[in-house]
Amino acid sequence: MSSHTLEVRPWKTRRKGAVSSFDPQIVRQALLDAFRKLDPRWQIKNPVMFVVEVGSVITTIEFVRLLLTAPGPAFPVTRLHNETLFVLAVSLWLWFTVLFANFAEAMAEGRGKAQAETLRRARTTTMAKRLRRPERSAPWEEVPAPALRKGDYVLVEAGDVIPGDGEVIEGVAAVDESAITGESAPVIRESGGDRSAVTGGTRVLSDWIIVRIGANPGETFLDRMIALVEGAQRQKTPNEIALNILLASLTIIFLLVVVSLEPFAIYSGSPVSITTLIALLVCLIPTTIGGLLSAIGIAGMDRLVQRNVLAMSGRAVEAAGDIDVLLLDKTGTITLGNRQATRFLPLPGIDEQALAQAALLASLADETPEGRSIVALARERFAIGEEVSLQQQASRFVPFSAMTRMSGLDVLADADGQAASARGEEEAAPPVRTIRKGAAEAIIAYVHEHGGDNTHGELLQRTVDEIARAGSTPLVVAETWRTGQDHQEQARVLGVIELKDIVKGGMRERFEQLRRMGIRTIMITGDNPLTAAAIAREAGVDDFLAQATPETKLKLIREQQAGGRMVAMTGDGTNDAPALAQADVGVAMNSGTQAAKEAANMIDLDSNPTKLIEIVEIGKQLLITRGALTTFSIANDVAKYFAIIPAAFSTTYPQLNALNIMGLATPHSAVLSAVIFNALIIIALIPLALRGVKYRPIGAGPLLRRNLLIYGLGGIVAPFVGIKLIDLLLSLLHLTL
Ligand SMILES: Nc1ncnc2c1ncn2[C@@H]1O[C@H](COP(=O)(O)OP(=O)(O)OP(=O)(O)O)[C@@H](O)[C@H]1O
Ligand SMILES: [K+]
Ligand SMILES: [Mg+2]
Repeated sequence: MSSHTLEVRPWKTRRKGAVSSFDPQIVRQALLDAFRKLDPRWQIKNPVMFVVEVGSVITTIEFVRLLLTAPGPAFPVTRLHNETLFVLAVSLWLWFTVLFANFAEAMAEGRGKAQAETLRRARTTTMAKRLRRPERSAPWEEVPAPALRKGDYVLVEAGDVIPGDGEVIEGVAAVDESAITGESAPVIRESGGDRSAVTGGTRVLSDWIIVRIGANPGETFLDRMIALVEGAQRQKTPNEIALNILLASLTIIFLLVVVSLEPFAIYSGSPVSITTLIALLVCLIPTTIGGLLSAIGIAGMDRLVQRNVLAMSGRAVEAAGDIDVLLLDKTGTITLGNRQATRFLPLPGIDEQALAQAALLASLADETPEGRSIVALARERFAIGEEVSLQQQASRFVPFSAMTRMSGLDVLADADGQAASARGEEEAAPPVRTIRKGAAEAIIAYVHEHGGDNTHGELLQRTVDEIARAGSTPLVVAETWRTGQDHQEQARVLGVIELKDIVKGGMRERFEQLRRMGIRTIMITGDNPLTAAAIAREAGVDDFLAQATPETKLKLIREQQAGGRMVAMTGDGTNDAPALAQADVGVAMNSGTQAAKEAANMIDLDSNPTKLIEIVEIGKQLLITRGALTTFSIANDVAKYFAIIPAAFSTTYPQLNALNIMGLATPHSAVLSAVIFNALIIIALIPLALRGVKYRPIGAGPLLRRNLLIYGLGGIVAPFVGIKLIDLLLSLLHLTL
């Protein structure tokens, strides 16, 4: 079965059927949520906005007090005392400030909540065919999917919905994963290899598979995805916590400053009203970034979801913004991962059919794509029928492992069927014949160990190198047997199998793009150096590491990290899992094994290794946006200082009037204009917080200068203009208080 056309996809950047952030439905819901989030138990998590809310409450109480103690009839409003109206206006705008910040956060959460709804619908309760034994022929009973537990075996046939997450242990099938990925093209899921993971809620389109359930109800991928897009599991990242501490400290400092101003004012005989003091405090504390910080983080996660990447933590998203090195697994990540046997190349004196037959025997129980393709090729080329099967011989399959780089078969009994185990011996007798296939070095070493010599060593090496140089993987086949009275062990190499793989399209351009972003790409593979070099050249990576074991992959990452570099790793195999866990950003292909997906902190639903470009861009965008808005927020204070201080203390210290460079109408109007600007700027910046500041690959230095110029200078200038305009508008409307 060829899955080539199914697995490669163009560099799709947006999730199909995605909802826009500014969908009227989302806006309506966010407005409601903004009020719901006024709950102080919620606000306390954000110290800056909590202070504003406390200010809103105090000014509201102050307004009511003035209303009750005011001389004469309180209504109509036009007759209200100037001071009362001023307090009402400030109080209202302080409430708006809190509501606007809540609205920003609710908007950021909105799209995820809408998506979670769609996903919930995908989680319909299906019926499962639970097998008694993990065999196709075993009897099965129908049970509801939620009744399945980890370790159960289910049969899923064409047309069935896969009832839970798990691993294919037998069979190959085309699966429609659109319920999860939004992508309608089917994907191949098969046992043994690195494409064995299936997700509950997806549908089998053809053939059948047996799945070992790997997650209990409530802990499935879909459950995790729903919690994730809903933001239910969102934890503050260390960076966010640090920034929050900074903002809280600034808040406390300004609180102390504002409070300590009052005794002086009282001393000089003209105390400043509590409302003005609160307005002053709110304007000086960093409400802009305080109000938008959490929205920026949520929006970053959401942007990843829109690109079909699930980040398990906000920390991983931030780390992605700082990546220096990207390690990629070769097979299945850079290549299509469907290594297919194409040729049998016997050594002199060996019949090609004998080689094919040995390779077939060594692969009958090998559930990897490589193993299956060898069986298929041998049967096809030499019309070897079902008569050659493992049932005829007492034998033991030796599965492939990344450590040994071999797989094969031990034949335990002679033709007369006198199996060692059948004789009831405790210690198993040595096998009468063994067949091994695997990496050249591993097999040559195996032959030596078992008393064979490398008769055609030179020719073998040439054949192996030739295959490798073309970017294919050579698998050497060898056998051992026993002869004579003393059962002397003999061993010899039979020949070579060529396994072909194809580099995914468009790789070179994408790696070039990563290079421009300052990221080095290194391919790591268990394959031999020649194959690795050929594929590395073709794909255009900067460097490669060949003959890697899970340990050396891990070691490479640790070395890079020790050198102060941030490392990202993409992979799909069980042997990639330790490395995925160690990397700062570990991206598992959704098509990959359960182990890889559990170890990684991101999963790419499109299984596209160069998705890291988007991931890095989103990470950088998140960091830049947060930096830019923090700069803007703090720069704002300068202008507010000039607007409020002279106005607030003009009666206390008439000399301060020299500072009234903005020429604002009245002290009340100055204070109110500053409060209004302070609230409106949050609303104005919501689109930027949600969309993010655009990232340009121009290097860290120029980028910082550019952003300081825009957001630093802009942050100083904008409030001067804004506050003056609001003040003019208030005068025009005769609202001068
Ligand atoms: N089914 C198999 N039976 C025997 N040998 C195998 C089998 N599959 C792979 N090998 C050999 O083991 C080597 C390492 O395996 P593999 O390529 O899967 O490692 P890896 O670390 O996952 O690298 P990659 O990045 O290529 O996935 C291969 O180059 C090949 O020589
Ligand atoms: K402020
Ligand atoms: Mg692999």
